[in-house]
Amino acid sequence: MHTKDNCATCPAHNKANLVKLGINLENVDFVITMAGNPNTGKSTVFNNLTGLRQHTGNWPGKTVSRAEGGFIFNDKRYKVVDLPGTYSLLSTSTDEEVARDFILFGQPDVTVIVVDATRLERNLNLVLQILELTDRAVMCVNLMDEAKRNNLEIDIRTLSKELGIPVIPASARRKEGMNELLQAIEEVATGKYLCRPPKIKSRSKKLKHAIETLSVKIKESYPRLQNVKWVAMRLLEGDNSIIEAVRSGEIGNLHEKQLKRE
Ligand SMILES: Nc1nc2c(ncn2[C@@H]2O[C@H](COP(=O)(O)OP(=O)(O)OP(=O)(O)O)[C@@H](O)[C@H]2O)c(=O)[nH]1
Ligand SMILES: [Mg+2]
Repeated sequence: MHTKDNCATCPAHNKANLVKLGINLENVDFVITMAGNPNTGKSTVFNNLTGLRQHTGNWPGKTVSRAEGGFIFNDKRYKVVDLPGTYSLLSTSTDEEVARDFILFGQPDVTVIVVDATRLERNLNLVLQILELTDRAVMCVNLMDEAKRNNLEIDIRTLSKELGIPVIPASARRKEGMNELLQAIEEVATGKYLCRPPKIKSRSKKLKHAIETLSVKIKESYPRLQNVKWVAMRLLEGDNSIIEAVRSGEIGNLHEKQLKRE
């Protein structure tokens, strides 16, 4: 027999707390985004949460521009932004730039990083790049069914401890793990879970000084720009797309463009 308390924590009860809103994006409380390498199941998760039908299929590069949808979970309204897959924030193909720009300048409340459980090591490169930028992220280890089929064991607890963020195993195609993912998103969005991702500490004094000096100058020209240190690093490395964006002033527009919240 179930007591009332048991009932409130069982998955069947919690499922009822998700209301898929499709393209209804009015008065949102939080903006979240689906980021990750190509073909990891981002759009499948997006569809599960919003009830929309973004194109999915078993080859990389299907999502080529931003898609937006909404849902309500535990009475809070969320906007979800589905992004094209990207291997790195340093990539420069057009669809990868769409992803990079939103992750960097869109100020999502939570970045959900969807990774492929069978290609975890390769996927962690982007995860660590994103964690250099934001303290509010959740990692969804998707395709767990495939991992199990291949007898891969994934130590979810240790991953979560080392990355300092919630890590949720899922099989999005079977709609498994979605409720746990929603709970984790809610905890990070509301500040109940404080993420503590590791930061690179090995930069030399000289490099730190150069980044600081350049950051001050960038901030003078673009006071509202986010992730100024990341931009400064790219300028120092000679990243052509960022140099051009700063030179032309496009970097300011990039930021404004991402911030439009319906
Ligand atoms: N076996 C298995 N397949 C999955 C799972 N989740 C998604 N897929 C499949 O993986 C393929 C890629 O899924 P998508 O949702 O299109 O992936 P994506 O990350 O949006 O891909 P891009 O937009 O191209 O970057 C599709 O064939 C999905 O049906 C899962 O949990 N298990
Ligand atoms: Mg997609």
